[in-house]
Amino acid sequence: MISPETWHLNPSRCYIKTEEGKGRGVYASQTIPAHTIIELSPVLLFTKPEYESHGRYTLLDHYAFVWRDGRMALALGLGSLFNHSSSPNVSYTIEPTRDCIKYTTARVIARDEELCIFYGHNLWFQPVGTLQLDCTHEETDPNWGGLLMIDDDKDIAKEDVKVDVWVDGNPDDIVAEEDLPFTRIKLSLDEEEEQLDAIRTMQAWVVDILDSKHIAPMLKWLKQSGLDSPALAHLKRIRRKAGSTTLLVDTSSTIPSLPDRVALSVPYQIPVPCTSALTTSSLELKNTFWPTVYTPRRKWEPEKWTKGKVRWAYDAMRLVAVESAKAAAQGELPIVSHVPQPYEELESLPQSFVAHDSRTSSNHPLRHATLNIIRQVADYRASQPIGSPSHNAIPVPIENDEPYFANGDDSGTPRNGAHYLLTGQTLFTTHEPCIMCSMALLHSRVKEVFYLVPMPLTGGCGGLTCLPALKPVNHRFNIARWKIGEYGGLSPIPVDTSLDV
Ligand SMILES: C[S@@+](CC[C@H](N)C(=O)[O-])C[C@H]1O[C@@H](n2cnc3c(N)ncnc32)[C@H](O)[C@@H]1O
Repeated sequence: MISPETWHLNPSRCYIKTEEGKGRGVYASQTIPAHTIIELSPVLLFTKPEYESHGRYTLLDHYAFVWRDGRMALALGLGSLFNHSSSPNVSYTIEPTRDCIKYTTARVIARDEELCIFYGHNLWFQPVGTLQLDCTHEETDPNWGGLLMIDDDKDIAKEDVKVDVWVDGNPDDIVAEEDLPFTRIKLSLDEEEEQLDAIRTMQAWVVDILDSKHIAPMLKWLKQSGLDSPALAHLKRIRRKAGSTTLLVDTSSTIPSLPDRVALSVPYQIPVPCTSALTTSSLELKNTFWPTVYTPRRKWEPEKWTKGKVRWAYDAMRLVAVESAKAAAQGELPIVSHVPQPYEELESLPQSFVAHDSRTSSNHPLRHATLNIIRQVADYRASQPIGSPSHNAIPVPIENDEPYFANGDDSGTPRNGAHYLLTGQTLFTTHEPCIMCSMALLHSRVKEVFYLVPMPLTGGCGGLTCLPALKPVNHRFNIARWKIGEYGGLSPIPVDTSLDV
């Protein structure tokens, strides 16, 4: 019920109400669908000198917008009464030809819900309901404002974007680095392999085999006990040195239990390299820790991308943008992650996955889109027939030809290969994954991550830190930032960033 002081002031039947701590605000008197234009506010424009010498010293300064050409604009109608929210339900764009500002709902609005816009991050007041200095919250990231800005309307308008470089022609043609619609984030890892003190190591359990006739049975035991894991595939299992033979067992934190009736020393821990050797010189250095596998292809050398693969990635990124708008319309944060079926080796993931961020609807702080998608893939893999390429348990053949699954327990129940969920897969996401999600991606063994919006305050893929570039981690993944606009082929951010409220 609308009280006498809450008038309907515009065709969308929005009304003004006063709330303690915020003053007047704009409210919906009825349900409003997503993407509805609720207000077209004409503006009063002040020249820069006029504003600098007068306006900025008055109350006007709490209301004026920076216009395209540097003039200051005061929105008339309801335009000056929208309050601020860090998760706004209204977006706005400048209409320079009509000297007005257009306000549009970003999602479905409930009756009597307040309509809020996003003012920016440098607020001059303490927003109602927020804690002072809440700098750790993800929403304080300066690019959070980009959340509502991913638009799918114009994204493949060819005349606006230079996508023809990879849209047309032979899908096997290589695309030049400068024509790729993304920028790769360099992990700068090659150099660290070349100096002894830069070699990344981890603690591993080893045991001396005291009788050489026990070498073959011990290797077999290793397989059967599931310790022959891909995580140690870059290391040789046996080291022969000064007449003694040593077996690499595992990297667990607890002392491994070894078979009885085999002549072995007590297990002990030593540092072993985290990755294979990329050059002969690093091989020599790494071998001083433990015999290491030589993989002469420089792992971090950028992979060549074909036109076909760029189109595949473009389709994936476009889906992310479209889903982001859908998520916003449903009232979620517009953060979306997507793992498509891979461009090659289709059998490694027979279907694609999309996950929205669901922190809002679930009222659960950990339901980030990336964690949600990893979980989706995990559930899918666990539901697949054991032994199929889409199940992640690692089959190891044993004597009676029944596969044994390297599941780390001996219960006989094969377990989902929790650490290998995204091996060889590519993740596309709206926002640079936070540190928590980046670590989950690292555990999942993802191959590469593409994101649209960098998150300098919270990102774990180059924003605040770059997890796959940290020394102690035992998996690397490639990271690339999709170019929004021109080359990326995805539409530019539609909310006008010159509206520096
Ligand atoms: C453009 S005006 C919005 C209309 C204003 N509430 C009024 O009564 O005129 C901006 C001012 O509204 C207040 N405001 C806007 N959003 C707010 C929020 N989330 N919490 C507290 N105050 C807010 C601040 O005082 C700010 O200077």
